[in-house]
Amino acid sequence: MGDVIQLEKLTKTYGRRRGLVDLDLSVAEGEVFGYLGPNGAGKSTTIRVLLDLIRPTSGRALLFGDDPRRHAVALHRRVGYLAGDVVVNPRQRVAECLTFLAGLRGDTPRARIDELAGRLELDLTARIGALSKGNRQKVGLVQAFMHRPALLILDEPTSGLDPLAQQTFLDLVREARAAGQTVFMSSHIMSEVEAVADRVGIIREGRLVALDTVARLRDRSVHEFHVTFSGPIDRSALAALPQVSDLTVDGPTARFQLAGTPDELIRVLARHRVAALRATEPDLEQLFLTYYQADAASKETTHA
Ligand SMILES: Nc1ncnc2c1ncn2[C@@H]1O[C@H](COP(=O)(O)OP(=O)(O)OP(=O)(O)O)[C@@H](O)[C@H]1O
Repeated sequence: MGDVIQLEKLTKTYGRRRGLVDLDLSVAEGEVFGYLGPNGAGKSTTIRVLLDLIRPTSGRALLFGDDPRRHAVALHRRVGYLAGDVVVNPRQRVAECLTFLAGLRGDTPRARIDELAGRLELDLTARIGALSKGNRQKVGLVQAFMHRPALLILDEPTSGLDPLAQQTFLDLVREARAAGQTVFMSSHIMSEVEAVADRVGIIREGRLVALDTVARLRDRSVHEFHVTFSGPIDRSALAALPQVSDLTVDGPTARFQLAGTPDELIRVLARHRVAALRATEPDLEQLFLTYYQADAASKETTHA
């Protein structure tokens, strides 16, 4: 399977402001890719270059192996795009707006619009201008998904959605993947990306700082352990393990963080009687906060 998205040394500057720096990234056909980063990291800039809404300063972006500037009309039929800020005519009714957009795309039966609106609990008879932010976002989602495009590019897709609609959105992404569609979604919320993405890229200050599968990121992140011993605790043996940090002992229970594999820990524990052991799922949110905090720290240094 080929790459649906290819970014090669993509750089975008806004005057003296840095948007993106030397970004290399590819997304394979059929993949769900989560593009994470804090506000201002460069997520929307990447998406706007992909859709040829802005031009790169240097480097290039390819969609389906082609320059997005060429064959733009044909390309846009194969792409479903949800913008960060959904811009639609406020005087239109929802159904009118969606059937108009469906007409531009071709190949979208009215039943598909009804199905998506029903699942997202979107009132097709409402005037767009009277919709709440969350309901406007649903209009954006329906128009992105309705023609079953080969590639979905979604900028902060769950922004403003209630938890139920967020779940419906995740179901739509899973269905898209099952149908072989490719999904590129930006977010600053790890948990929603973790629920559906195959791979995740983290962008910070216009640079890609992490790129891996969700499974491997989870392996690399820290586990929290609670071990309750039947006999005395061998604190020094635990503290000596290079993978163990933040060790605290409270009565018969030792609490600590474990980075990497538990192999050496298990060897140490096997020398003692262990009454209970609990390891909590690695918290990817924490991993991301580490990157975000690095972002804040570097900003403080720059401003100092
Ligand atoms: N039109 C513009 N003119 C000047 N600077 C811009 C412009 N658009 C974006 N930037 C700057 O480029 C950087 C990246 O912005 P971008 O909107 O791509 O980030 P983002 O990751 O999408 O953030 P958010 O989650 O806040 O939308 C920011 O520093 C932003 O201020």
